[in-house]
Amino acid sequence: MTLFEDASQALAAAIERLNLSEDVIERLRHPTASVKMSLPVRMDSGHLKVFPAYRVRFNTALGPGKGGLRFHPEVDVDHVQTLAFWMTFKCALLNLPFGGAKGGVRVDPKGLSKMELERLSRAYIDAFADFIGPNRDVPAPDVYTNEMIMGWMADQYATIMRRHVPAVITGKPLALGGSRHRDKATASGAFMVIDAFMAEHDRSPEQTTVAIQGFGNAGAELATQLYDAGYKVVAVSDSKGAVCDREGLDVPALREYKTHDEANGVYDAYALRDCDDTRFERISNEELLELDVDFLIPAALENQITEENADAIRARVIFEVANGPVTTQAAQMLEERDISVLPGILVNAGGVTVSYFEWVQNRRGESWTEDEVVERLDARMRDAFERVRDAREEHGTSWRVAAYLVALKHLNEALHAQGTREYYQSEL
Ligand SMILES: NC(=O)C1=CN([C@@H]2O[C@H](COP(=O)(O)OP(=O)(O)OC[C@H]3O[C@@H](n4cnc5c(N)ncnc54)[C@H](OP(=O)(O)O)[C@@H]3O)[C@@H](O)[C@H]2O)C=CC1
Ligand SMILES: O=C(O)CCC(=O)C(=O)O
Repeated sequence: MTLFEDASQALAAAIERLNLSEDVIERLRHPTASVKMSLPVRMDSGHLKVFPAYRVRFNTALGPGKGGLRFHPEVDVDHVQTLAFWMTFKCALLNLPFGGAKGGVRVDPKGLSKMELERLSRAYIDAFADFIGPNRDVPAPDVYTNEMIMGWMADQYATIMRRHVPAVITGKPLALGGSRHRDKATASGAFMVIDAFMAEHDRSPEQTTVAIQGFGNAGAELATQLYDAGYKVVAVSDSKGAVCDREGLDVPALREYKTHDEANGVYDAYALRDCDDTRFERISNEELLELDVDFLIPAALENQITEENADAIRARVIFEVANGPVTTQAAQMLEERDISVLPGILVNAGGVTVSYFEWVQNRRGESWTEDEVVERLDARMRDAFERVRDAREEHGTSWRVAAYLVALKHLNEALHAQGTREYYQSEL
């Protein structure tokens, strides 16, 4: 089964409970637009290399496409389309005036020098300049892209358009019109959901053990916020392996160790398992997922918990910070064992929500304080959590199906209001 087929199954469970028209159901089976380009990039050696690159808009009934851009060796059209599908429902759930989109380049960015990375980033914008735009499709960071890359891309777009267009990309450096707190937003949003969940359960952070897969923008910042709030973070991992201490890891020390050294390249050069500053056990990424913990937080890539390992999961609750780390079938198996899975379209929505704030600030020529951003984010995340919680109680479904129900109801209204759209409308 492809990633997209798996993701569509979660939507199907929500569709069954709503009286949607056949037209709407058919439209939600297909992306609005899907473009593949080849990016020729001059390597430092003088050789030319061509990288496949994608941008998919899944649905734009609620507004311009919105979603991150990933540099990863496993990027393909199925991945990007599925990520755009999730963005569609995430933006609908958070009531953002955006549709869902995603982009990616099939490349191992860790093998590139900083200059090669910059040329690749600018080449992406050269290729997709006609496809994106503040009212059309607005990229942002995702796995192995960051604020520096967004800055190069915003600059390349301005160069092509011969004017400043900051709202074309979010997650930019503050100096180029970025928003305060965008760098922490995915983690903060997840923390707010966890906090809202905790408020409804009789449990204190000090009694709660947590394992986190992925120690990048989302995972490392969330580990820090949980550690600061008193949670016992017992295991964290990166792409090379995991470290574990049942008494609780020294998260600030690990973060300090992991933080990249520009001299070593653009990406974090160090593997957590090589850190010898702290006392911990070295375990595999698979072992981390199967630890006996209260909260398991996959914050790396999709397809990590599948029907293969779902039976071995011992966590009490899973918060999906990554997009699609738990397959639909695995989520059903876990729910049958009373393991709740709070879905990524809710838990990781803090990133795109602050991206929306950045887009609004750019369009209004404003710059909000960090407190203002955090306060607005908190209000939206808690409101989304409560709407999903209420839908779950009303319909007696899982958290995942409840989140799709809420998002789908909103999207359905927009699709209906658009009327019949049988004509071909160029997305380019
Ligand atoms: N950034 C954002 O704003 C948002 C991100 N997300 C989602 O969160 C997830 C993480 O994104 P983000 O933190 O931005 O990405 P980053 O590139 O900042 O970090 C990715 C992290 O995952 C680790 N990793 C990579 N492969 C594996 C693996 N096979 N097993 C364990 N760890 C692995 C990396 O390890 P290493 O350091 O060794 O490379 C790194 O620590 C993705 O699913 C993304 O789509 C969702 C919403 C918003
Ligand atoms: O900030 C954004 O626009 C999108 C972030 C993203 O890619 C995601 O939520 O998966």
